[in-house]
Amino acid sequence: MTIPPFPEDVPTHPLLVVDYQKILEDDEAEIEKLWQGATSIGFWYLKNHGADADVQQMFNMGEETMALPLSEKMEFEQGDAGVSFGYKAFGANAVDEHGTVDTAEYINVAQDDVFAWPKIVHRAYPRTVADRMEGTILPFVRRSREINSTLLRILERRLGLPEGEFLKRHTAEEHSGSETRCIKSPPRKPGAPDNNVLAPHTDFGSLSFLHNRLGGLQVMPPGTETWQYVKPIPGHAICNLGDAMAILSGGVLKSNLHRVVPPPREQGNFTRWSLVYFTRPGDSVILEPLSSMSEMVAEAARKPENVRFQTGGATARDWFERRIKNQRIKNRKGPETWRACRGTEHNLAPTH
Ligand SMILES: O=C(O)CCC(=O)C(=O)O
Ligand SMILES: [Fe+2]
Repeated sequence: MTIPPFPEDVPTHPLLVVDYQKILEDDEAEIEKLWQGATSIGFWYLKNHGADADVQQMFNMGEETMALPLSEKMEFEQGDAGVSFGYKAFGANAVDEHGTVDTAEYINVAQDDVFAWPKIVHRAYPRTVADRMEGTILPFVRRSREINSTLLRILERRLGLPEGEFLKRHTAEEHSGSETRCIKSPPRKPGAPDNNVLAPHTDFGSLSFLHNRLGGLQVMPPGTETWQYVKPIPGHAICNLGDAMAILSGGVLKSNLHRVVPPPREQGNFTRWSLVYFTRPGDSVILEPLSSMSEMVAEAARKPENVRFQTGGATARDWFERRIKNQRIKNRKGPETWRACRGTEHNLAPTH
């Protein structure tokens, strides 16, 4: 199937391209580019990451899973109690304070379950996931985790933090919200409203490694109120930082607002697939600026615009559960439920 090219005439936000092989070689210019991307918008492209074959296998897993009968997928439903792992049906989450619903379905598989397989840590999964746990999901999660850890180590160093402070907050031994997600959204329906596919949000955790083919992802660049597309480029993953990194760094690292809308123009006639691996902190990690460990973090955290990174000592687990639970449409009581699912989004008054 050939998909139409991403259109040239829609507002698009360019991102820096970071070459992962050069990062591995400790190339100073490349590290500087990563730092620029991480501290300007918190999004960058990553090329030469070596994950494309694993990514294709993961998309196959996603297709097999979404093709299961809805009743079977619903046996593995996630969300209402604030646990992310499992299946999310179309329309299960709010995308705004009015209670408009999302138009994507996805499957989330916990890293803890992948690493412990066949032992269950959090929950069981549909047979299409179980069948590919060792051959497909484990290699993808291992590789993605390795890439994200490498990038986080570099950011830690540039922040002036003691070596290992980020990695000890993301060990494989402690249970965490780290997971992989495969997302499907259907072609645009003629006459149907162009609702958001996924709500405007900042990512909940530390670093996301994203793969998509069709457009639809949009960012609201810092200091603006306008949405711009991020153009998918073949062979280029999209990396973005989440709330935990913005908080721990006192706002030096950016967790930028983004959303998914139906793909632009003719691309909207096709089913959209995307795949993410999310690195998230261990459950017990306290989300507060690491001011006592880095002068750069301390200085940033003192700035008035960075007060939203003071959480009052929330753990990663609290933060994550609160955001998952309050985006569920079944848990909605009113606009306050929407506000309660928010993170560090720049266009919000703080809610905590
Ligand atoms: O599908 C995409 O391109 C982005 C997905 C995303 O932002 C998410 O799952 O957090
Ligand atoms: Fe996201």
